[in-house]
Amino acid sequence: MADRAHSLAVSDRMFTRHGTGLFLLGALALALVLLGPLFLDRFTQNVLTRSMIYAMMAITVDLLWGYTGILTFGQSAFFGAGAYATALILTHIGGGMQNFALALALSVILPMVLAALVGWLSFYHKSTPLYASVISLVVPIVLTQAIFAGGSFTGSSSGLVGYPVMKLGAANYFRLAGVALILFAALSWIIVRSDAGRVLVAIRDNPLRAAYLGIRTQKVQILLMTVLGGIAGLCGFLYANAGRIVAPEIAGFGFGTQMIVWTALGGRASIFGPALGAIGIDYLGAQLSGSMPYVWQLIIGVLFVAMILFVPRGLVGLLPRRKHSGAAPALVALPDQRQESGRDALLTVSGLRKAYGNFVVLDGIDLKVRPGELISVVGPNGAGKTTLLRCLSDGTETIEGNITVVDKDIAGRPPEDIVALGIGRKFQVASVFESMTVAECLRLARTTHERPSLWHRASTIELPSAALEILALTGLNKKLGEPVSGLSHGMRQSLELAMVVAMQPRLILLDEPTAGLTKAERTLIGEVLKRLTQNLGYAAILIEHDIDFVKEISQRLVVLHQGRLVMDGSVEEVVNSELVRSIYSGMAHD
Ligand SMILES: Nc1ncnc2c1ncn2[C@@H]1O[C@H](COP(=O)(O)OP(=O)(O)OP(=O)(O)O)[C@@H](O)[C@H]1O
Repeated sequence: MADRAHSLAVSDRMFTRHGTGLFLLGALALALVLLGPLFLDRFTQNVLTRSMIYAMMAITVDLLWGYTGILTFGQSAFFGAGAYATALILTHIGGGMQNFALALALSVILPMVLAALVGWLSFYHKSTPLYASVISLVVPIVLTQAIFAGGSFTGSSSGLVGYPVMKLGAANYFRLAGVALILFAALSWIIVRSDAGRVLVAIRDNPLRAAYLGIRTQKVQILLMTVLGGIAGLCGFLYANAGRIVAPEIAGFGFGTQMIVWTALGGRASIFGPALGAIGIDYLGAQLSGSMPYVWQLIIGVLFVAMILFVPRGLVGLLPRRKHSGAAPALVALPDQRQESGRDALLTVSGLRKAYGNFVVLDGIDLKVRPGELISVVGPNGAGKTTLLRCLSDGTETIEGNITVVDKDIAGRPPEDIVALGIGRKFQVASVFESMTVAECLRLARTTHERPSLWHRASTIELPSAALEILALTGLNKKLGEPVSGLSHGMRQSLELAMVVAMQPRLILLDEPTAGLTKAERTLIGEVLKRLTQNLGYAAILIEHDIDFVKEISQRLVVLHQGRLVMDGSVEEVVNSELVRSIYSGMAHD
């Protein structure tokens, strides 16, 4: 309790420090947008109003692409849907408060529904990022064609113009767009720095690891897309009112691509970069495109290529790089919790068969794992060990036979659902989050236990003692604030192991967890695993090639050979078995 109170106090202080900077910046920007109309001519006000609306659109693209890794050309579709919903209502039903309110509501709801649909189509299980990007190209094309086909109803290629709009005047539209931009930028800035913002970056960095931490990546992506679709629609409402004209191009993928260019030039994953990129390019474009329409596009194109080649982080990349900020969070030990024991099997595998085309990798595997057991799977290279772990942790793998976890058939369940059943998996090649610090990775491993805040970053991380021991014995506890990209191979292995243990799964699947560690570190980690299983009732399946290590810590050994489970017995039985000797000596003769 005291720890939590302390953590909130520290976190509040950090939040206040960041908040003060943000507040000052916001106040300055607010003063500029409120006073701007006093010294800007009408043309400049109109252009900057549009630029600031575009800046909000660029931030939506940055949140999707820069932070979450969803390269989308389709934000224009949601913007166009919002703008056209507004223009159609005001053209065909007329102005007045009620109709403005109706237009406002529909300009948000319709794009949100469309975005939810696009998100659902784009992020089904095992869809690729390329597929999502292609969908994002198709949607604006379809929408633009629908507008063209709409005849006088949609204004076809001429668009809609001359409809009644909210009578605010150029100066107040400028102020409204400016205030909306400041609010949206500030909100986005707070969210991307929060723990929830780290979840977005986790999905960008390593969606597979995120899913295997139990994070429902597709749901997060669809939700984000839906919310940002609504915001794009709102921008469309503002645009249709301030500009008094809508044309099919605003819904097209050309405009969607322009937003990508603004974001890349300004600087991905920085919020302010894309906003300034949009304002700068749109404003300069308005000034210059009249006198040199084609050359201007050429300049932007060359600038884009040059930036991608020489300053991939965009304009913000020219600023001095900020070091990973602030004090690393404190680690707090959770009280040891015994997993419920009992005689029933946690995991039951019966008749498992897995084939890739005609190549049978696993055949006729039967296996039971009970609470408190540490089972090691041994066998020559290519015997099917990793494939077995993959089948146990991803129910969408095409297999024959049955796998049940605590009596629940895992067939059809994606990894995040299987995590919820209590299975944690450590991969053969350490799978962590490259752009994050050690502490951030650990925090993400606790996502399913502690809902990440949208507003702040917690200043403590609660971890089970076994995870703390792993961190301490490999020295990772002294590197909490350091980026993962600078860690050695062995350190990454230990970090991933600590992350999996931090999830407190009932059954831990470990694929060569100590590869890259020293003999002494291996022994110590072996002790931790032994304590976890024998004292605390966790179960573990371990793949290891170091037979001495395996002998020390395992209760049972399972031998896989050419996809078949050829032996399942005590360490003594297996190690002294003729069959096992012949398998390994046979391999030696290969
Ligand atoms: N996606 C795939 N498509 C086709 N074949 C595959 C695929 N994944 C694995 N295999 C094959 O299945 C066999 C078993 O692979 P697996 O990685 O499970 O073996 P392993 O026992 O873990 O080996 P190692 O000890 O070298 O890690 C290998 O012959 C491998 O080439």
